[in-house]
Amino acid sequence: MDLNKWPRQTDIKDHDIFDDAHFMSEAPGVIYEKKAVTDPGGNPVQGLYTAWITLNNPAQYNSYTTKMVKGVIAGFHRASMDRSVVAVVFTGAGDRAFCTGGNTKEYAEYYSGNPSEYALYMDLFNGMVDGILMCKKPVICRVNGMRVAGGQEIGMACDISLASDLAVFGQAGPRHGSAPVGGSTDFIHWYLGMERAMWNCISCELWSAYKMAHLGLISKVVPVLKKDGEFMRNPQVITDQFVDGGQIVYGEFVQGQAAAEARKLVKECSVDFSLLDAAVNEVVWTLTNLFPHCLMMSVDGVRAKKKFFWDQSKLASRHWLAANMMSEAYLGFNAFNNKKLTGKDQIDFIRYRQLLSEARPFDQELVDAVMAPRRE
Ligand SMILES: CC(C)(COP(=O)(O)OP(=O)(O)OC[C@H]1O[C@@H](n2cnc3c(N)ncnc32)[C@H](O)[C@@H]1OP(=O)(O)O)[C@@H](O)C(=O)NCCC(=O)NCCSC(=O)C1=CCCCC1=O
Repeated sequence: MDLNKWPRQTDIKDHDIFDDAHFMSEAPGVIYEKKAVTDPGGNPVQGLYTAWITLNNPAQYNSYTTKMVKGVIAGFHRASMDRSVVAVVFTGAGDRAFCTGGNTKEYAEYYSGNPSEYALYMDLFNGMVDGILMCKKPVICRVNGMRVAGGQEIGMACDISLASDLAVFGQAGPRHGSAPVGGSTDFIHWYLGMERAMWNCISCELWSAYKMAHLGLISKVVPVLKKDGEFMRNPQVITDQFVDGGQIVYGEFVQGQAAAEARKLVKECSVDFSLLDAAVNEVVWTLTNLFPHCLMMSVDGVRAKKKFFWDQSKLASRHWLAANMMSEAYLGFNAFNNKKLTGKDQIDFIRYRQLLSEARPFDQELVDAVMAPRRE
């Protein structure tokens, strides 16, 4: 094929839409960085990169503010359009959390009681999940800690997850006034099967990284705690036994006195993510040594199953979530956000159900009856 037979433009076009305004090093914000792909010997490969998109809001467990959602959209678009990027690494700052979802302070203080504004926010949120699912590079979720609520949703939108063994996974919405319909209810059954998906979504239990690796939610879990210079598996989780009394105990949390001792031990350790980063590099190196277009066709073929349900439900969910800001989200997020003022981070669920069973309308009297009062 002689491409020079007819006139051709020779400039290289830039397909990125967003400028750097959406990225920043100050928290809360999103950091976008390119890091050289390295071979197994640790040598940088010239001209090939991973794009690191980091949720940087560690004081609030890397919950995403509205501004940060825009940063994630911009980051995934930039990485998608950058020819030199092999894969995206999506992670959080610090060692506590990958992300615990939407920023509950914004939810309580701005969006609750304002459904029209939350509808606009949800358009951005949906754009963030679409941005991950549409990214034309494989997306690795580097789970550096808790992946909870909306954090679990954007994490499951990723293609491969590799986790620190301090990470826990689960939902928070039904406890704090929302429903995990920002992706979780569309994705999670593919990973866990319907029965476990249901319980994980509704119970708000947080499950360990070892349990989730065993159940198939994530590809790999690595130790990050170091004591006296040696890596040690998270002592808060059972990893040295599979069955006890006929029950699978691998990946469950240790209980009672053992849990207290484990917590004490963790405090004596330092955290070192070098094994997690090595695991990320190993996946990136495998991806680098594949045909890029055949790779992306394969990725999109698998993603299509997640997208199928997400695309069916995302618009209806946007409308429901907006309306919900007038009722249960108002209660739940204000309860969580004002926990230091009231001493309680949840509403009185029993009283709320009792009032609903009496067909009481959602008015100030009901709100005051179920929310803990301000402490003197
Ligand atoms: C279970 C928790 C994630 C962790 O609990 P714990 O380990 O006890 O830590 P905390 O003391 O609660 O948290 C430490 C500090 O971080 C702040 N924090 C944590 N999460 C958030 C958040 N999401 N937004 C803002 N700030 C957060 C917390 O207030 C503490 O601050 P402090 O000043 O007191 O030190 C627990 O933290 C928890 O349940 N968090 C809330 C999770 C949540 O409800 N997320 C939002 C869910 S809804 C959502 O994400 C949605 C996404 C799109 C679709 C619709 C939707 O609802």
